[in-house]
Amino acid sequence: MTDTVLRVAGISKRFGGLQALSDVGLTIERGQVYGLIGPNGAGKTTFFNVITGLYTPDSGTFELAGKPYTPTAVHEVARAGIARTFQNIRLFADMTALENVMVGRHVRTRSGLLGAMFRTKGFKAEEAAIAQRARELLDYVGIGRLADFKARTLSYGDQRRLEIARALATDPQLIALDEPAAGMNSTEKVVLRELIDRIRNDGRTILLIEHDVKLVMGLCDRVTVLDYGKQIAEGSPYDVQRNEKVIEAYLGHSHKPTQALPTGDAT
Ligand SMILES: Nc1ncnc2c1ncn2[C@@H]1O[C@H](COP(=O)(O)OP(=O)(O)OP(=O)(O)O)[C@@H](O)[C@H]1O
Repeated sequence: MTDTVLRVAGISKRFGGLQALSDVGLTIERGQVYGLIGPNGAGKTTFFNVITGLYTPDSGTFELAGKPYTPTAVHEVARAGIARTFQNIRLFADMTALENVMVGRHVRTRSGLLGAMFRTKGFKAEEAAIAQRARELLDYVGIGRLADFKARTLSYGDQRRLEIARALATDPQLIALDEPAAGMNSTEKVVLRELIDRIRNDGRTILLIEHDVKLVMGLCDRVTVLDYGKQIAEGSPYDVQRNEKVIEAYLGHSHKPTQALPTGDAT
């Protein structure tokens, strides 16, 4: 029996005269790493922004873990169970790594504002539990030693891992990673790949936008390819790499399958 985490269908989004997404749909099963690729301007980020409530779609249906959801507000989507990272890292630069992860965890807390203001017993116990969980997550992504450093002082690769820890802190049904390898060197990419693999092996479900096609092909169970807002292919990495439309989209003309797609330098 399959266990579907995300099912979206018929998503369209227009910006003025530009059709950024046309009738896009995909289904992600629990435990999959699902890749979304396509040339620059294909609509990948727009798709992420639509499913996470940053953009209102013109049409589309959305279902998370079998329940319909309406992606109208970012915090509602986070509460429903989708956590994301951003192409341009969005951390609280002057907060510590630990505090950044704790912020993510607050999506799931109960004490609320009054508890925080009056520092009730329940609030203090909850804060201690949140801090403990945040430390575990920092260890999990490999930056536990940096817990008390301000986010702005972390290296680029470590900031990206911190974003992933913060996303995991919300206990998401689906974690959406927007170009996690951007700006990483090849060593950092290897570490990232191991981390994504570990997250999957621990039962999480991941949606990934990534320009490094080699990384995508090595990691993903399924891949969707967008071009000019249209879904031109969906399938296993093996099939997608050999799809004529995909080869056209990337290279502008036919090529041998083995040379089909640009490869990054991840191993
Ligand atoms: N807020 C916006 N207003 C107007 N046009 C937009 C907006 N956001 C995206 N677009 C346009 O929609 C199209 C798809 O952009 P999008 O950023 O989704 O592509 P992408 O596949 O993520 O590209 P890249 O790989 O370069 O990040 C582009 O032509 C872009 O200029």
